[in-house]
Amino acid sequence: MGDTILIRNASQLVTLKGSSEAPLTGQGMSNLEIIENGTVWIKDGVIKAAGRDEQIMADYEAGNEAAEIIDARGRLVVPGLIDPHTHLIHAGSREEEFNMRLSGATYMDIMNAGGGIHATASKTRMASREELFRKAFANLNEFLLHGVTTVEAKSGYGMEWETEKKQLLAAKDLNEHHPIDIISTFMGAHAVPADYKERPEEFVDHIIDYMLPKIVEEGLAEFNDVFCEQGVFRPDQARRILEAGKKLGLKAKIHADEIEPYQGAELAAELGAITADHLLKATDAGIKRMAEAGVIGVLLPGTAFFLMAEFANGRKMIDSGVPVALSTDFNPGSSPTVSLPLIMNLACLKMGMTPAEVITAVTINAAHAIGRGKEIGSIEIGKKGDITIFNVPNYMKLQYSFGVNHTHTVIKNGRVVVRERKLVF
Ligand SMILES: O=C(O)CC1=NCN=C1
Ligand SMILES: [Zn+2]
Repeated sequence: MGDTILIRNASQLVTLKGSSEAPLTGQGMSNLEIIENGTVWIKDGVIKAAGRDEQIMADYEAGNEAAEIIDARGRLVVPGLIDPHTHLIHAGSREEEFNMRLSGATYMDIMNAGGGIHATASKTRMASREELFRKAFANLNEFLLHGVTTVEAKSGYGMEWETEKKQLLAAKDLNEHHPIDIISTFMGAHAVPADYKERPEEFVDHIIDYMLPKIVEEGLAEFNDVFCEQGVFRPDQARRILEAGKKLGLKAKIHADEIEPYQGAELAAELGAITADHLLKATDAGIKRMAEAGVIGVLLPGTAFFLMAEFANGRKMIDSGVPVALSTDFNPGSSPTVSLPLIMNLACLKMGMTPAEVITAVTINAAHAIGRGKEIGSIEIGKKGDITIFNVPNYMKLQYSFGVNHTHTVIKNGRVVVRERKLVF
């Protein structure tokens, strides 16, 4: 087909118009700017117009360009979904640890015994760049089939330079060869590797003095992330690493208050991090500080579900003025799922979010969480032609009818990449 697509007569066309400057907060997270019987006109990969069908078609028919027409009658049309927090690039899997946790072992018990992140790291160190690429490519196909058109991908399964670099190069390769856009984050501070176990401060220094400058020199990542957690990196160590990254131009992200309350939210606010992620154990003071500093809270209910832990209080965060985004946290240890639609349902049932807020959290707020609020995350003139069509008539049914993948058709950069639930790229 040519370079013009018309997606016509959507029962609900969710545009989120007017949200490109800053993430939506509070009541704003419910303003989806829906057009009933809406039509989107995409030309050369970019959104040219969006509005009521008769209005768009009058303009379109005044010209004489051929177009592929996609009939969206009875279907929901939203901006392509965005997953702002994944550990996509990794080798192996950890189902045996799942069994251990079902028998009572905790995530940290397993990690402290040399499993967990360390288990994945040893497999990732042995895997080639091509093997990492192939495994992640297959998982990106599944993300696409679930309506996701952009993902963030972290390193962090090396905790030594060669493997950290190898993961980020694999992410670059995927960005070039898969339709999904990949946004890269360096996470050398995912855990303290065994050979630095007795001298963790030296590992922190190694990240700051050696790895971070090379990340920037070689253009391997836009963000710098730290697992700030009891038994992993203390807040003072996380501060050193994130401040060093900021000095080099890397925006800060932080795995905060995931397992124990550890002042991660407060640190994110202090540093002006773009996001604080997890927040299952964030304090009221930390949430308040995040709202004041405009830090986006990226919530990962799949991890709480899989770790059999309490869920982050999304309701309180939204009511406190924190902009909230959602993510799968796709990784082999604490959230081995690519189903962002399941995350959306959990956000309603377990974190007190409304179906409307959830749509905002997986589109424009997720876009802002990876610094792409002006390019993606809403259906507005000039933005990328990234669109997901769901086989439900309205956005509420998407979260209501759970455990089913309702994705029907996906368009990435103005090209159909999933047609009636099948990959077509
Ligand atoms: O366990 C993993 O592989 C990923 C993870 N990092 C911090 N929490 C979970
Ligand atoms: Zn994570």
